[in-house]
Amino acid sequence: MLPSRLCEFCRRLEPMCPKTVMSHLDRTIFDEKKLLEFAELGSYLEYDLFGTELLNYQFNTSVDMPSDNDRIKTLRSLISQGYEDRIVISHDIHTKNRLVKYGGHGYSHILNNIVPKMLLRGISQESIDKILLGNPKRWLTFK
Ligand SMILES: CC[C@H](C)[C@H](NC(C)=O)C(=O)O
Repeated sequence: MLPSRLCEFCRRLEPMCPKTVMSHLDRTIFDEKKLLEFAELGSYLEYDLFGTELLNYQFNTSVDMPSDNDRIKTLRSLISQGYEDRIVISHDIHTKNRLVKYGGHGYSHILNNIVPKMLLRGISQESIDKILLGNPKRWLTFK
């Protein structure tokens, strides 16, 4: 189901939609206009494949998996469009080769590598704190 159709469905469950998160946007919506149209629906925007840099995405060969640098550029664009309060990020470590024990970047990749690069590319510490702390806290707080 297209992300926009899914989110429209969630909108009909009104109390849910502000808590809706669309995961794997990294490998789902590439067109900036379509991404902004989706962001307008109000879902959290999850870029959860940091550290996944693939030549061939095994589940859909028509997808060219973005790099971490591509992800950072997309986040910077979403922030410039006013969506910093809706972004959440993570690693989605789904294979053991990405674990430190097996020579991978491990669960500190975002803190050790991505945050410094975000700052280098002009994303403010305030925005980063929202993305890493404030947004997940708000999203995961159920009253
Ligand atoms: C490279 C696959 C992605 C990590 C992701 N898989 C899971 C299990 O989350 C996907 O794109 O489906």
